[in-house]
Amino acid sequence: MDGMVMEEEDDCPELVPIDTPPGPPAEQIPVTIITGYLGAGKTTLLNYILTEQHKKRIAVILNEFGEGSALEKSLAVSQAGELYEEWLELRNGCLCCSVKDNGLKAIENLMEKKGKFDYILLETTGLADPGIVTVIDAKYGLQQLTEEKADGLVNEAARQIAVADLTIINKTDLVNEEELAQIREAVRSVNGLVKILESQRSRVDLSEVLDLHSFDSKDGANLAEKLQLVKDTRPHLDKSILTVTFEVAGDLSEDALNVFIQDLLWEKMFKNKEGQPMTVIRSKGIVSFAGKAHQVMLQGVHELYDLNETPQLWEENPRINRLVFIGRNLDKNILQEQFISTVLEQAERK
Ligand SMILES: Nc1nc2c(ncn2[C@@H]2O[C@H](COP(=O)(O)OP(=O)(O)OP(=O)(O)O)[C@@H](O)[C@H]2O)c(=O)[nH]1
Ligand SMILES: [Zn+2]
Repeated sequence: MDGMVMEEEDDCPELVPIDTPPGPPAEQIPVTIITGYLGAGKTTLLNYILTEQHKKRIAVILNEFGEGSALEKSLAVSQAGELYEEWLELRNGCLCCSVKDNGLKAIENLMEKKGKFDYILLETTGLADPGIVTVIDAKYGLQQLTEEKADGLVNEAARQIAVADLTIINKTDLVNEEELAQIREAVRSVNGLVKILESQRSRVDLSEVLDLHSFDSKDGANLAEKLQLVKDTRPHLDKSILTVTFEVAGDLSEDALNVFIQDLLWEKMFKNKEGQPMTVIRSKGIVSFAGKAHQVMLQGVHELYDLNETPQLWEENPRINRLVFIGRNLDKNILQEQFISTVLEQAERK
């Protein structure tokens, strides 16, 4: 990703042009965001990472006001003045700080202060950003997912699962096999693509958490394999969030694809059969552009998206575009028909 934008709930974020500084590109450091409902085990996971020997240099940022309202947050910030508190160096190569509010600013300060890290971990909510881990409470997760929200609002727990690259169902000690199977099924029904781990005290294989590479175009081959396994999901608990996926053979027009994605993500132009606008929370895909030998990867979180060429050469013939959208009011057939009629190169359309 070449830009990050803060976002409040479902408001459309302001898109800000990114000025690229002169000189060689700065080395990119993977950022993993740990999110999840109140008390699910995010801090437990961060503490586990801070104490476990992993031989990686990691910066951890704890957001004290992660779940508060924007108003509460700004009050807290203006009262405290300082953006972040003290830095704590830990023996296993971790550096830890406590953020008052703006996570992105903290990352910038961190880069200036300490230079190079292998990873940055951030506990927060509401950021549109690479590499998202969602911790779910095995005991209360189902209840949180079924909570009815006022008209038009997406259930927060469902939204956190929809955006995740990895979910950790934590506190498995508190449930029996049957309850565990129920929450697993509920998570899968929201997000047909996400990896699901189970844990007690958030103790998971850290290589799974630290090496997500979800927005890394080097990982194109891996995503292409994953996309082939994705299945459509049926709305289950939160009545509207679900995953749709489709495959279309042929080459795409790059311009037409941008128009399609922007109509979908920004203009909310597509409606389902009931006339409700489709809202996409997460998009992923591997697509083929005419004349390009390499696969191109689509990654999107809410209204932000990127199209990046991957090192992966096309081997299939014909080339198969694979797309996955997670969101609400999605109608697979309408999306797929629109895609075929507007994005596929003329010669392919029949
Ligand atoms: N029984 C049980 N309790 C757990 C487990 N993991 C964490 N807890 C407890 O759950 C509580 C909340 O854990 P935290 O790690 O603070 O959760 P959090 O997501 O950071 O919470 P907030 O920051 O308040 O949203 C603590 O009392 C933990 O000790 C687990 O696997 N089993
Ligand atoms: Zn916490």
